[in-house]
Amino acid sequence: MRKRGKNDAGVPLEGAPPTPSRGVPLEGAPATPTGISRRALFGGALASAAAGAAVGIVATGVAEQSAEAAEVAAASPNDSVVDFYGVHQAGIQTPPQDHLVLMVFDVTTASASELQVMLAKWSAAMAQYSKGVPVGAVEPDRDQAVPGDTGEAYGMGPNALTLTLGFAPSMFDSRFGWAKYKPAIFSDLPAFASDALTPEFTGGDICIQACAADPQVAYHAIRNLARMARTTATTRYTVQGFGRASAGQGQTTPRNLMGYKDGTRNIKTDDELDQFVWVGNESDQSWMVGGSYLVARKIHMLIETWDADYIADQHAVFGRTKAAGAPLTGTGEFDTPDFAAKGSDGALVIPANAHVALAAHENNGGVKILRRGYNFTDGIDSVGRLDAGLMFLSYQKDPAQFVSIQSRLGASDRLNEYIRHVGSGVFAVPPGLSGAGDYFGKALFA
Ligand SMILES: C=CC1=C(C)c2cc3[nH]c(cc4nc(cc5[nH]c(cc1n2)c(C)c5CCC(=O)O)C(CCC(=O)O)=C4C)c(C)c3C=C
Ligand SMILES: [Fe+2]
Repeated sequence: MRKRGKNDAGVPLEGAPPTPSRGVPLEGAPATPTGISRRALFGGALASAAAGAAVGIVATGVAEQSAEAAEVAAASPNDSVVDFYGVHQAGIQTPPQDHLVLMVFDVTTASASELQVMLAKWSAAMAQYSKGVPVGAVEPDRDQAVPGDTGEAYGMGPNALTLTLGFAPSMFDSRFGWAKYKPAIFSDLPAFASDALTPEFTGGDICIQACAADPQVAYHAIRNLARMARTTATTRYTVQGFGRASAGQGQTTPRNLMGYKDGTRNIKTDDELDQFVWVGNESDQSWMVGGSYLVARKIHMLIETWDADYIADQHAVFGRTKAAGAPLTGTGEFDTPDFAAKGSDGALVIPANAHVALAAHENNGGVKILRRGYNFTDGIDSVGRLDAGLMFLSYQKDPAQFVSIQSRLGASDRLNEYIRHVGSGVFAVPPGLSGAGDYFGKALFA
């Protein structure tokens, strides 16, 4: 993460082709004053050129607003910028920001070229949102013009916004010619014991994880990306998360809604990221090298039941203490748990079915995952119970890492009495983009 210098504000995308357009021609906009007809934009043979042009069009819309953006930058209350371009996508290794908006889309078009243009537009727009720059005019010059940008994050600054995109296994069916690019290790997750999945929060084609220091900045980016795609993709579900329930490098450990420190033994070092998170040359699909796989599980907590449980049992459920977050065999949060230690009664101090005993790499063939979850609440349910839980997100170089841990947890985790997995998705998260002109999925349209 770096602090934005004023020079960064409003900088147009490098390599953007010149165009006489004014503003950003969002889908459904009344006119396309860009010199590119809709037919040309979506014609199969010209799809790559159109995708390239779409990147330029979005970029040009930004270039024309550079003065406005500089003004925005000067007033920015939070200057933190996370670089959008790089070897890996931002929002994975990035120390978790405080807020999440996750949106999962169903692609509605059957046209590969329309999909390609959407991904190109999204990629260019994401780069700009990451810098706190609106895409399209918030207040257009012409009275009859529809604002390109919805405006609710205007002047708020980038707030360390990261936007991370992934493709579900369904994208590799027969629709877009991507079947040959499907990684051998990539398919829908298997059913697990104790699953209570609902179609409402399961599946989908593409996900975008927006994380930021400010919830409105994250929401604005997602809202405008959805708007940009409205003739090509619809929203399947969205989850707003808060109080990051995971810790990254150098961060204090936050608490989940059960009151426990969550993220103490998360992956934190570059070595661990290389070993467990980033896809390497072992992949059968070169387009995934530098990428990762995201597992998203919407997990409801039975909060009223949990809140009625006595503290010794709560400790036994996790295998840790509540206030300090220490393993039951230690006193400090970062003490190494001793899963073999027995008390004077001869029983294991950390029960074998405690959450951490089942999930720990020591008891799980050495497998680790990067957890990046968030607390969420959806208010109350139909019978007046608190509707809240953990939007569990994990990144791993192979979905099998999650599967091996969840197989154990689903079968015998003591925590299962208090939680329900109601949503599920797995997404191939490509590597980061190299710079302006590059876009998500580019290699898959070859
Ligand atoms: C399949 C992976 C996991 C799911 C699903 C999961 C759900 C879940 N976890 C908590 C709370 C805590 N988890 C903790 C540790 C922990 N959890 C997983 C994996 C999943 N959790 C792992 C790999 C670990 C690390 C285990 C270890 O090495 O010791 C902890 C303890 C603190 C910590 O190390 O982070 C808590 C607390 C909830 C509430 C939850 C579902 C709602
Ligand atoms: Fe956990």
